[in-house]
Amino acid sequence: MAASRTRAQPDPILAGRVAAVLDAAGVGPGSRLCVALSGGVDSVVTLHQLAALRKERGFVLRAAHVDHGLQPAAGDWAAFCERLCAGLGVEIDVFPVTVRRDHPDGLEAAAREARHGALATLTVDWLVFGHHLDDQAETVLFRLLRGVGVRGAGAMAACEPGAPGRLRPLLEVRRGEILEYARAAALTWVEDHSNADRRHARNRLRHDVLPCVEAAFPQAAEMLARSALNFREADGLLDELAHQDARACGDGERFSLDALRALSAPRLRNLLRWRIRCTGAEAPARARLLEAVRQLRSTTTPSLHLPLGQVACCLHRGRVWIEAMPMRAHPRPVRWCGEEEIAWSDGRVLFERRRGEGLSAALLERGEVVVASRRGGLRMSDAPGRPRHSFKNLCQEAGVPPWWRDRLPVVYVDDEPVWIAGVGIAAAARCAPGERGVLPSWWRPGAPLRS
Ligand SMILES: Nc1ncnc2c1ncn2[C@@H]1O[C@H](COP(=O)(O)OP(=O)(O)OP(=O)(O)O)[C@@H](O)[C@H]1O
Repeated sequence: MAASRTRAQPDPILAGRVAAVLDAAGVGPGSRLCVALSGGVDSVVTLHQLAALRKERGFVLRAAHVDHGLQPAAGDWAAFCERLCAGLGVEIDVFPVTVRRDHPDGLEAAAREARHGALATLTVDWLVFGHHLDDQAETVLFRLLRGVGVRGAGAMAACEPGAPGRLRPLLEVRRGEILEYARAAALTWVEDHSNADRRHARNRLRHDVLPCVEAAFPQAAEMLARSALNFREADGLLDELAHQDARACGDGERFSLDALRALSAPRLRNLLRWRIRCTGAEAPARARLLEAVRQLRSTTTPSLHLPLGQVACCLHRGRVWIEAMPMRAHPRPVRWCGEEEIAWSDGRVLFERRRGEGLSAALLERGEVVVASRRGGLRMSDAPGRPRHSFKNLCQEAGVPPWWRDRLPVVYVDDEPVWIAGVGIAAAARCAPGERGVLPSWWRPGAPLRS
């Protein structure tokens, strides 16, 4: 490894491509950019290019290296990145991470997850990656060979807005061009020898499959990258359609079953996929989604709870929505001592102070207040003069879906139920107009329940 050049030199062709991506992202004075610096040639060239442009454009540039600690040379890479950045006058953060060895998708996926987790903690506007056109072509082919849909085949975007957003300024540049530039500019970088390991399917694709394809189709990489752009465009249109359908079938989050049934099956699947993505969950397996849509279209039962990976598609009384899965089993009872909120299952119970609303604060202050799951034989009267009803009846009346019932938080005062999430407040515990009150509510991902 030779000493790195310390002055960044712009290259007109590369610089033009990088500038186009910065323009598309609206990078200007004061924008905060951080290069995800592995120490490999791609991210080293990315860093050099940006270092050369930062003065003229006025953005703030820094770098971050994630030390996966997986290879004996990992510490050397971090040291190399630190020296490189010092030479360029760029601040760098090095993140040592612990990579899960038991990740279901393998060590590479675990490393990626740990890396992205560490990079996501940076307070910047844009994370900048060194992905190039050959990476894009490989990603498209790799994903198509795994049977992805339009979204997956869209692979990576040069500019992905977000918090932070992601930029890939070299996405239209061939690997060979990057190497050529790096050599001509006498840059130094580290080689990751695991990239040559043919035990990884991705590396076999890179070293064995793509060269054969390119021998027969010389423009294969460019064409695969172009297909990615077409797929991305189609994916954008599918999102627009889902958005329109979401508004036409409900309030954007909860939909009418009848309206959903008027959609074709592929269109309904598109809507559910979009909605699942909005919750931040991963796309479900196709077979599960097909089955969920089949059941939604044909069911005669009032309630359905259809697991779709990290989320479930729920039907209750003609309304359909997506909510987080799995709901954790109910925890042990929790004593309430006036806190504004307490953790409950996979959400929390909030206690808001209100005047003339909610539970009587005086009553709560007099007794022992406990938040617990429903106890056997629970009965409560939710309106003055009404007899006490069983928990099941109260839930049915309030439209609480059956799969929530065992996990609903219930507030007890001296063992008497006074509030059931989603059902309401016991008539005898309600605060009078003008009196100090406490209004509980239960929040869990996708399902806020006020009394
Ligand atoms: N250890 C690291 N620290 C910081 N950035 C890294 C590291 N490894 C990779 N990167 C960034 O990710 C880019 C792509 O790296 P690589 O091709 O090895 O990963 P990938 O797994 O294919 O990509 P991705 O992480 O986006 O799925 C690099 O050019 C670099 O910007």
